[in-house]
Parts: sequence; C-alpha cells; structure tokens
Amino acid sequence: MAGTGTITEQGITLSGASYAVAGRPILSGLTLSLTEARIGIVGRNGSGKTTLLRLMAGLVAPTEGAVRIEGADPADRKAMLRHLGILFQNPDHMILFPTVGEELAFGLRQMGESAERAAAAVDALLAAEGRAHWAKAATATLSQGQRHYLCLLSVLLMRPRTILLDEPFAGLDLPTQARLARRFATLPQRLVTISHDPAAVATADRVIWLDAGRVRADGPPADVLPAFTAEMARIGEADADADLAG
Ligand SMILES: Nc1ncnc2c1ncn2[C@@H]1O[C@H](COP(=O)(O)OP(=O)(O)OP(=O)(O)O)[C@@H](O)[C@H]1O
Repeated sequence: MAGTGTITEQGITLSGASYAVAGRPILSGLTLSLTEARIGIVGRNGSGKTTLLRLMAGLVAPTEGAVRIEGADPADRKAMLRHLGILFQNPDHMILFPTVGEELAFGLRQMGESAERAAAAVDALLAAEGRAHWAKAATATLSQGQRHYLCLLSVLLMRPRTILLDEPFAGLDLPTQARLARRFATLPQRLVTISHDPAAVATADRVIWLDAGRVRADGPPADVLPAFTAEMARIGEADADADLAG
C-alpha cells in the first residue's frame, strides 16, 4: 500500500461519531477527516475496526454524531455507488452470480448501464487484466485468491473514489498477497485498509490506531506502528485472552 500523498477532496469525515449496541459503546466520539490517498486503520481483535468500516460504508448508522463520504450520507446508496467501493474480507459475502462475466456486470447494471455497455466494459477489463478467458468461468470453481481478485475487479469497474479494504491479505498465500499489493499500489483511488497486521499498512500516508473504539494514535506509519507493535507484543507476553471477554 504505497503512499502517494493527498487526494484533494472532502474525503471521509467523522464528526463525533459513536456507535453503541444495547447501550454498550463500540466506537466512541470519533472525529476524523480522512483525505490522504493511503490510509491504514490498525487495532487488535475487537477494537472496532470492522464496525468503523461498516459505519463508513453506511451499513450501520452512528448512534451519535455523523459520517460523510465526499459530503454525502453513506446511507445514500445511489451516491455511494460512485463514491465508495468495499472489498470485504470474505469474498463469499460478495459473489452472487454463477459466472465471472455476470458477477462483474452486476455493479455496472446497478449504476444504470445497459446490458450491452456493461458486457463491453467487462470484456475490456478482463482483456486488460490478461484474463479474457475468465468471462464464462464459473465463480464457484475459482480459488480463494482468485475470488478475492474478482471482487477487486468488480469494485474497480465501478470506479469509486475510495475503496475500503477489510483485511485484504487475510487467507492469501504470499505470491497472491504480493500480486494484490502491487495492484493496489497502482490504483488512483483513495484506499482505506483495515488490518490487525502492521505490515499491511506500513507504506500508508497515515495510520490510525484504534483501541477499544477510540483513536489511540494517528499519524505517519513511522510514528504509529512502532508503538502499536510494541504494545501488541506487550499484551501477547501478558495474557492475550485476559480482555477478550470485554
Ligand atoms: N452488532 C453487534 N452487537 C454486539 N456487539 C458487537 C456488534 N458489532 C460489534 N460488536 C462488538 O464490538 C467490538 C468491536 O468489534 P469489531 O468487529 O468492530 O472489531 P474488529 O477490530 O474488527 O475485530 P477483529 O479484528 O476481530 O475483526 C467487539 O467486542 C464486538 O463483539
């Protein structure tokens, strides 16, 4: 995830955003303006990373405060098609169609493209990716890494300004991780990468460390990641499970 500086737009803003379930705070008073091109969000299991992603994606609404994506409410699905793409950790949650071609065309059809134009855009993308033979391939026969890559292609076809990546390298072998990382590095979009792994965000422009639903540190990776890594090692040496119940 190589940092390429700042994408000058409104970006993603959180203003005192909190999220609670049955009165239990999961995210507390987050105020952030995310305009950089490469943003990493790190935190240990249960720190609230996925909940933050769901908040930014409009899948849940903040119980207090506000979230805006390029000035728009993330619950506005139509606006979000252009603003935001999401690559979930598990591609099985995203793939709906029997063939790669149908899967890729779906997002464009959602955006109002005709069947012919969508099919042409899918064919052009697959040809550009050296995977023209994939168009009629059955999605069920793809490997985990290939399914992940297919989901990325689906998102790219829709040309959103920002892509949210949830643990993008989890479960992928090292060559697939390297190939995906190279692909991410070339993308003009703003990438927000959520991971428990400092290596996944080491080249970001900005890293936010989430701890128990709050921002514990926010800055360049060289400032944030050594402290995060030291703290994770310290907790691991103590008893990693002691606060799992929390
Ligand atoms: N809908 C919900 N109902 C109750 N508790 C929830 C809900 N969503 C999240 N939580 C709790 O909020 C906390 C943060 O969860 P979240 O999945 O956001 O963490 P995370 O940082 O993504 O963790 P991981 O790295 O394990 O995926 C956890 O304690 C989780 O149990």
